[in-house]
Amino acid sequence: MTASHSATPSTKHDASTFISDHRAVDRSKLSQMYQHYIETKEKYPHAMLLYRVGDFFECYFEDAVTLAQQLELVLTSKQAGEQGRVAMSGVPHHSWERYATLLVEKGYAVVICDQVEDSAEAAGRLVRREITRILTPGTLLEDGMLKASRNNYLAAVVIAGEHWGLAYADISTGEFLTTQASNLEHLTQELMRLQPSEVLIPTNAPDLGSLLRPGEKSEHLPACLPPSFCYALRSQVPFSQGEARAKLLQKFKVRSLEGLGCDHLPLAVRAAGGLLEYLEDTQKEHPVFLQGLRTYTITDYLIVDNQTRRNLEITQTVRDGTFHGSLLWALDRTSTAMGGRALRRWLLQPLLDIKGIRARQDTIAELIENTPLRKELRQLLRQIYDLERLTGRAGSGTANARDLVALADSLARLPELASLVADTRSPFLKALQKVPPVLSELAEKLHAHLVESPPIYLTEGGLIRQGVNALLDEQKITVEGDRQWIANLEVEERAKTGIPTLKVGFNKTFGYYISISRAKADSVPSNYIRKQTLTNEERYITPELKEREARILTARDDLNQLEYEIFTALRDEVGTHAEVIRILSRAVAAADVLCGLAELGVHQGFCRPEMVAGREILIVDGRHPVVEQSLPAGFFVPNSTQLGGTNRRDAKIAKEEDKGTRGLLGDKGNSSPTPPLSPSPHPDLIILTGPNASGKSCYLRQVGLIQLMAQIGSFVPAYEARLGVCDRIFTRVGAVDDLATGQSTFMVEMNETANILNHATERSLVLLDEIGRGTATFDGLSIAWAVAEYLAVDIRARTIFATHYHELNELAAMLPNVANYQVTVKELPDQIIFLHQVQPGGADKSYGIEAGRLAGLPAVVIQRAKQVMGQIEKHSKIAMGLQNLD
Ligand SMILES: Nc1ncnc2c1ncn2[C@@H]1O[C@H](COP(=O)(O)OP(=O)(O)OP(=O)(O)O)[C@@H](O)[C@H]1O
Repeated sequence: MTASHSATPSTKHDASTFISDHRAVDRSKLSQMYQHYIETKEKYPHAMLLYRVGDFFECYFEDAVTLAQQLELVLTSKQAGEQGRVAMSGVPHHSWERYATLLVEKGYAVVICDQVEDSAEAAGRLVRREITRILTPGTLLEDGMLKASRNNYLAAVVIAGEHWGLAYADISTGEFLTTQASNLEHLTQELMRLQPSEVLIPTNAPDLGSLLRPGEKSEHLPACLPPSFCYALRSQVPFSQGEARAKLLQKFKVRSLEGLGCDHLPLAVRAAGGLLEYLEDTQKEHPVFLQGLRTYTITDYLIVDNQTRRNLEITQTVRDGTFHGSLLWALDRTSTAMGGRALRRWLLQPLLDIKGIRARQDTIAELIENTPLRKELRQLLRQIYDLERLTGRAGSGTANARDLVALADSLARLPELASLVADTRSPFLKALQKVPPVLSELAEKLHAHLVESPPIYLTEGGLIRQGVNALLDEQKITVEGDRQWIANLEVEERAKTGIPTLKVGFNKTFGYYISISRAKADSVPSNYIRKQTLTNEERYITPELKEREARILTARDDLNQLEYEIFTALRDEVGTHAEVIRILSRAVAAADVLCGLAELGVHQGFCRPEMVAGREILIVDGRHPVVEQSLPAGFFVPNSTQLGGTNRRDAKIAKEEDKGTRGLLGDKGNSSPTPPLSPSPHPDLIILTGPNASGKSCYLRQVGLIQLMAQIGSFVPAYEARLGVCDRIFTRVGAVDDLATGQSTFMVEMNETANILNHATERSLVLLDEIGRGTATFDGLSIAWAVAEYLAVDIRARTIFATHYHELNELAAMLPNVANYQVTVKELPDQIIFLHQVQPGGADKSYGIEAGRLAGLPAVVIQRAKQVMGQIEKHSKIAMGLQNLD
């Protein structure tokens, strides 16, 4: 590597010494290569062009400056003909993927223009170069560029008034889906769920083809599109109904879109067609392999908005955005990358359909009952690689030989998997019982053709086993014979010349040579031709050596070429089976998720929730699935919940009540569960009070997480649960100033609350952690009261409302479907002991003053605060006052 290419922080350059704007040059004065560079660059004005020159990929002009800045490389310059020096920056060719990944992560599109012939072949003329790859954030296939645990989505959006169409695809796994709906807010939510790496939008922008990097502003970006994504501005034409429809019909070789389910959804069709056109446009070198288009409806799934996803910490924690500590982290016991991605998808899109939920539950139940099956299944799954992505790379022609060996190893496991689950009865295991024979044959063929550990590079031979191809074997024997001849040459020539230090070497410039120390140069035989003189040695060739060399090199090239051809034929063959492999991969992924959930269920003592048609939420001795795992075993205090039930009372609970065990206190060590009980046995709304840090938020989230887990089909951390399916889960949890949009804490809080009140239904679960704290106490309390009333009376949404306003406890006296719960503490003279137990009843006082005392506020301040408190309480009999008002 030369200093100019070294990956060290850039140094300051005097820009006047070289040209960094390609428009400012007189092309006729540029040497041929730079003219070709500019021609190529003009075809991809919005991408970074990495141009192969010898052992480097180089950028010139503007791209050189950007590359140096973005990757902290040295910006230097290069003589570009009579025109003078131009800005240049570059990266070593063997590590282009690493640098391209960094650029793509920063939101750049990258075009790779590689040399497609050896400079020796070009013999003086310009080396032939071609575009070999176009990388955009949403179209990655390379193993090192993708995160194994998550999908990499490319999305396309079409907006017409309040209506929208959204299509998305993961080209590495073949998923391709489309949908249409109204209400732009739902589009925002759907995009937030998917977290696409790149979003295509049709525009009339003059700057078509450009890629807006995350956070980059543009007047062409509709307000409903979150600014945190990468947007590719595309022409309207491929997104028109006519073009898009034709593209889909042609791609899927169908006569009508009815079979794809989107015939009646023009915006969904337009988005999907526009997406396909983009793939065709950017992936010419590596045709993309997509599964059939699937149409879905957003309302078929539990709606978890971005707010709730964040507050419930489903894929990352709120505090520091880490995966560790999230629900996904706590639940993931999958054994394959495909399973890991599927679990993430499931968590972000829980089901509404009870049948679907029960099918998953049945599979978990069977795997819990049958421990040997579960253990063996996990063992086998661990030996299966990422079939979805390996197949994708094979189909698009980017797989290397190691990929195909990994694919063959994995395919070979499938019949074992099938016989393991042969006698199972649950749907997700039965799906693995049949492996199409063609896949076993394919695995055998790959194993028979490819060596066990092939090299990464495909053009340097060493890929194909002996016995596969007679011509190949013959050529190998010839090359081996010649190699042997060279190996013997050193011994023979030493004997002939009597020079014991004589050596036979090879380098790229001179090929094979005989090296002799200068001291012995006088005794070389006459047939030796001197080729090079170094400080201590002379290098010679002989006519015979050169003849052999020519034979070896040609034979080796032919051999490598033949191996490459055999390999690509194999790879293409895998591509033709992509659909079958991917269908089975999906089944493997689902079984893996369920097997992991079963394993977790056994270890954590989860129960199978009974999913019911009504609105009931009954959780006996529920636990928070993440907090429980972060505490020592047995430390988490279970708590029960009962919301939105009918008047039918749970027999078990009634029995327990008869025994006189009242309250919500739970003891995990005790085998009998703690029955829930409240003055209103089936409240729709619970007012939850308790001191700071007593466990209110934890309890609130626990209920939300249990409901969500149940709707992905998982077992849940509880002694027992009976749950009606929710249509949406809403949460509002302590706000932080939204500096990005300049909104105050209180405004954020009010916006979120308004969203809940405007969209919640009686089938929703609403979790409110304090409302009204960001304003004057009385304003806050008044709003909190009115919100709670509206939720309980007008909407009847199942709600838990955690608050420090213990005045809200008065609501229970007015409304039959409101109950008070409190998280209890034990007060000692100089400390409060947190019991984390949720019990019926409201806290009769706020612990704020007590907390202030413990924190060391002067006694006189505490005393005075108590007096003020007494006065306020005297005048705040809200319920009574409101009754008079009504
Ligand atoms: N049921 C429980 N069992 C054991 N520990 C718990 C339980 N619930 C909460 N905790 C612990 O108590 C800590 C405080 O809980 P949490 O944040 O829910 O309190 P809070 O009442 O919401 O406080 P604040 O009113 O200040 O928001 C948690 O970090 C958790 O470790």
